Amino acid sequence: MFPDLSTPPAVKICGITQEQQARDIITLGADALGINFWPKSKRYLPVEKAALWLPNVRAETCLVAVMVNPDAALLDQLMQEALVDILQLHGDESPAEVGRLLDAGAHVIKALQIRDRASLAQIGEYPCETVLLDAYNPGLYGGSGETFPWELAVIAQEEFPEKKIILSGGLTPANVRQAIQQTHPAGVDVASGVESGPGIKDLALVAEFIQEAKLG
Ligand SMILES: O=C(O)c1ccccc1NCC(=O)[C@H](O)[C@H](O)COP(=O)(O)O
Repeated sequence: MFPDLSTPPAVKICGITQEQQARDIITLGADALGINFWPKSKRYLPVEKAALWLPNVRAETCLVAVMVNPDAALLDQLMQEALVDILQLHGDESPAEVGRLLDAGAHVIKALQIRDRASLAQIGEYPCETVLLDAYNPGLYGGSGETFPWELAVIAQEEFPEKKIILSGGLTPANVRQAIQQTHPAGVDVASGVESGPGIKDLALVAEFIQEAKLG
């Protein structure tokens, strides 16, 4: 299921590692769930484990594979077994690689770590409709909990009105409503801000995050 990005903001909760938490978070109203297939992430879930339960929840929500420079075997498995709805790429994937995945029929979100205004130019280089703007952290590919400078999201939307922008980076129940009011994104995405431990979501925080986002 692909989230409705025309009635923003869609809410994506990232770094889900357990089927029951996935079910609970769907019930709380999340529009999309992110499963992290990057082995170095503290939210990593091996695809063999995820494949045991993703088909059980896929009809209920939009499932997003979060990856960093994925190899062909992982991409083939995800696409052939139709385990997820969207591929979200956080690594050094080139515009051409993204184009090839689109040509193969995949829905792709390119995640971009935005350092400054000049680095917004990357948005226009990628052929996918949706980009995720994340905090700049050269040591990590995502999930740092560091806040993205919201003013750059506003400029990004002005410069690339044809793109759908998902805002991420350091969002929490306490700041997501203000972030939405300031930036009007198509979606918001959170990992650290609703966690009780690595890969374990605090359902009270998730509920509060979704409620605040929907009020935004
Ligand atoms: O969450 C991770 O550990 C991660 C690692 C490597 C690449 C991407 C990762 N997460 C992707 C996400 O979509 C996060 O939700 C996004 O980066 C925001 O994270 P946070 O600032 O912790 O809310």
